[in-house]
Amino acid sequence: MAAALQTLGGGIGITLHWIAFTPTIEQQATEEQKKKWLKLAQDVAIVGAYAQTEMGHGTFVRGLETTATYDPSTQEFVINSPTLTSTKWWPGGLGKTANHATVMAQLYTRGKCYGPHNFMVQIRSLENHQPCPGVTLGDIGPKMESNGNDNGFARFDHVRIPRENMLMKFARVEADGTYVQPPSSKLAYSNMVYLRGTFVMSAAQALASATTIAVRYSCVRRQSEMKPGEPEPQILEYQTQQYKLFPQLAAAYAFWFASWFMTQQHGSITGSMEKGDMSGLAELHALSAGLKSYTTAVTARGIDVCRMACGGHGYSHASGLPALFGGAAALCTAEGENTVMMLQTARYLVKCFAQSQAGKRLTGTVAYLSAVQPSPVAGNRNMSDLGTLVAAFQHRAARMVRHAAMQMQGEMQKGKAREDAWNSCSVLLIKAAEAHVHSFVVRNFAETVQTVEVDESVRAVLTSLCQLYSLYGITEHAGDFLKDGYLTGRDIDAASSHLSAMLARVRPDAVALVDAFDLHDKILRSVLGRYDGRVYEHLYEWAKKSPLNKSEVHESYYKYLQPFLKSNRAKL
Ligand SMILES: CCCCCCCCC/C=C/C(=O)SCCNC(=O)CCNC(=O)[C@H](O)C(C)(C)COP(=O)(O)OP(=O)(O)OC[C@H]1O[C@@H](n2cnc3c(N)ncnc32)[C@H](O)[C@@H]1OP(=O)(O)O
Ligand SMILES: Cc1cc2nc3c(=O)[nH]c(=O)nc-3n(C[C@H](O)[C@H](O)[C@H](O)COP(=O)(O)OP(=O)(O)OC[C@H]3O[C@@H](n4cnc5c(N)ncnc54)[C@H](O)[C@@H]3O)c2cc1C
Repeated sequence: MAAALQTLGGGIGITLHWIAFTPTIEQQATEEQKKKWLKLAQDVAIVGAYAQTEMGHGTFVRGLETTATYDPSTQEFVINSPTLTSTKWWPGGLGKTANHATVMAQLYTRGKCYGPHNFMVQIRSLENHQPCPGVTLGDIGPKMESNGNDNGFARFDHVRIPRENMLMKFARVEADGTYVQPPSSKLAYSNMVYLRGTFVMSAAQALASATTIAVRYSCVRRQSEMKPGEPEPQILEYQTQQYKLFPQLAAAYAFWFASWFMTQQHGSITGSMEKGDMSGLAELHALSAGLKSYTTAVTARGIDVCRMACGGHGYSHASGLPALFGGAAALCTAEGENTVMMLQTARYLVKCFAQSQAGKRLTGTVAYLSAVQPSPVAGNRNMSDLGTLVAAFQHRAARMVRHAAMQMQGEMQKGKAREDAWNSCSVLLIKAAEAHVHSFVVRNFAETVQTVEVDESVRAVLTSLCQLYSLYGITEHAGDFLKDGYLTGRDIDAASSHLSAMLARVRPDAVALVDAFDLHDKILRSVLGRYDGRVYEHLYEWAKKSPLNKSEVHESYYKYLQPFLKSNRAKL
């Protein structure tokens, strides 16, 4: 997936075949259907796209307009794009690469709509790759990044597919058109939950790549005078450079560990769901939505901090950082736009808060909501103790969830409908959900560094990194911690001075910490981040390959500059 965040070459891309199309078959097809399509997909004997988003709808899946109408006389579904805005728009590989697609469409049978379901549709001939009859395909045009990948559009003009092409693991339509309900209507969304979970690792890898590039370059680059007359120092010796890069490095580790938890959670909850126990689905959805939203947003911002920390060369494509940023920016929108996803987490938190108010003991990632004391307990805290830091983040999140939920209850008591009260508190709700996810990442980081099986010297370094990540979060969001007096000004000052100490403590291990990501130069694709550190020679070689250097005097001189200069000189 890290490679996917770099631009793919050649105008085709089968990233989505692997991360969306094939998993959809795995998760939504019956055993019978898997026998038909899964091996073909795994062997890339067919290439698929995940065609859900339309020109007019991406977030609101229930608003999708593509229809799949069951015709019992032929036992077929008729797939149709009734409007311009129902055109499938954005799916990776859909325009030029894929010959199959799982198409999310509103299912109609016996005149009734049963909502969005997935259907397998062949879109191109396996002989000559021409679009199938009734299917119109194309690429949606240049994007911010990853223009090597075709993101496409598709329109369906009453395309007929066999009944068996409805992915029927959860819901079914019988030959006579009878609709059989799934255990939960949200199981049709399960592949989105899976994919959001994988985005946490994609974010970790992207931030790991960016910090590898920026830390290594910051050891090669020497600039300015720290002391008059002394040699120019490595820019990583400046505290400001450490303050820019080390919190991003710590976040990369934090997100890497969070993705381990996400993968483990996804496996165990979907395992239970296979046995019919749906109880974990809501928590899995809330966690994957919140973690995806939080980690991709922090990663995109963090990559740009790394880019700026590399000066002009960071802005060059030679650094690899603009491409990484473009890829990470895509993760903030794709697979559920970040705002909408964080609101889904907020919805779950408000529900859990109400349950805890009614006396229910909460478990899982929200257990702290019922355990945390509402009243602040001010006092001299040991701000370098991980337990203290975790408790501070949980207190902050619990307070903000309570505040947002009570605000919403207040609005409803004033007579507002629930939906209006929700909307008028949604900024508070988003901030509370972000605080919740942040507290989960800190707790999980702390638990991982205390339990992971490593040499004690490595544990010491990881512990410093966890302290750095937590102290940075507290100083960056100091107001949230000061608001109810849970932390005092003195605590925040202590956090700041501990943070400075952590920057100095992490410095000697910084290169080892990025080397530990073990990202090959071929994955980094960065002149600045080269393992051998030979930046300047390779920067010059890279520049010489620029297309503009194919000729000494560019053709534009003769076309535009020469006549322009001539006419200006003639006026002198
Ligand atoms: C450079 C390289 C480039 C790198 C690029 C990398 C590749 C990019 C690949 C990208 C692929 C894509 O984008 S594929 C397309 C991705 N699209 C999306 O993700 C669409 C996002 N939208 C949605 O998922 C939905 O519309 C959502 C926002 C959740 C709203 O759904 P609904 O309206 O049906 O549900 P709501 O009314 O909000 O909530 C009703 C209840 O359902 C629950 N619920 C909602 N979704 C649920 C779910 N998935 N699983 C369980 N439960 C769920 C809620 O918690 C509520 O529970 P209660 O509170 O108990 O009632
Ligand atoms: C690189 C890339 C790859 C993609 N690949 C695929 C793919 O393979 N398959 C596929 O099906 N799709 C794909 N998509 C599409 C992607 O899933 C959608 O772009 C995404 O779901 C957002 O939907 P939208 O674009 O319609 O934006 P909208 O949903 O229109 O959102 C626009 C703005 O409105 C806000 N908004 C919307 N609803 C709410 C709400 N309820 N509350 C508050 N604010 C709201 C959003 O926060 C956002 O800021 C891809 C997109 C990108 C960028």
